[in-house]
Amino acid sequence: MTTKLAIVYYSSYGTTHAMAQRVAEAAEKHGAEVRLRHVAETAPAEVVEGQEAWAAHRREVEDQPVASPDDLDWADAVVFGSPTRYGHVTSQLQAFIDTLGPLWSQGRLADKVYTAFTSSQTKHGGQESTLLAMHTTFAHFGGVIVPPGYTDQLKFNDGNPYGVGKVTGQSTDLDDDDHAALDHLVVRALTVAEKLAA
Ligand SMILES: Cc1cc2nc3c(=O)[nH]c(=O)nc-3n(C[C@H](O)[C@H](O)[C@H](O)COP(=O)(O)O)c2cc1C
Repeated sequence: MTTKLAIVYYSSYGTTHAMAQRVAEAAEKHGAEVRLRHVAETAPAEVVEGQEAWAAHRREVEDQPVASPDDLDWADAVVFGSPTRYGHVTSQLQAFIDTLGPLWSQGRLADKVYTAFTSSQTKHGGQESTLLAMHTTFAHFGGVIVPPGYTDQLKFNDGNPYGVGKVTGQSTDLDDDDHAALDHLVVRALTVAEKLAA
């Protein structure tokens, strides 16, 4: 059976978008059927247009599919991605999560595999609290939360057992450690989903 994976993410400036794309590539390489979906922008247009990098990213994704609750209903495994905002999940991803009440009330978000990634500018800027906030949501879904832990030696490079976190600093480009951690995150989630389905 082919595992169905939904990657649902938000990105203002493109870092989390690049992470989501890498997760999608790794999942497809592993053999999964993938839906890569960004959530709708909720910030006022004048705020977005006021920052060229933000506006440029909106133009980049405007033709790409927007997440809907059906994407989670469809999926066997789900990856959420959100930049860290004041140590927390973005309001854009949270707004999408808040549309999931009907599925939640029918128990249709339960028994799927869930995992998460984030990006922040600084090393101690709240990646863990952002990832754990997403885990809290997964718990409410009745999801099977699959953190990476230190289940591979490569996790000692990125040092984040809760998910994957990119520290951008001055460079938003993903490096080899980021790629390795993202590949490991999604392959592990898919492997657990395959075991659950067996
Ligand atoms: C409103 C706002 C709040 C932010 N809060 C944090 C924060 O708490 N800690 C941190 O390290 N970076 C913070 N950042 C920086 C972003 O997390 C960082 O630039 C992230 O990589 C952006 O992801 P994106 O390129 O996908 O939009 C914040 C940025 C904005 C615009």
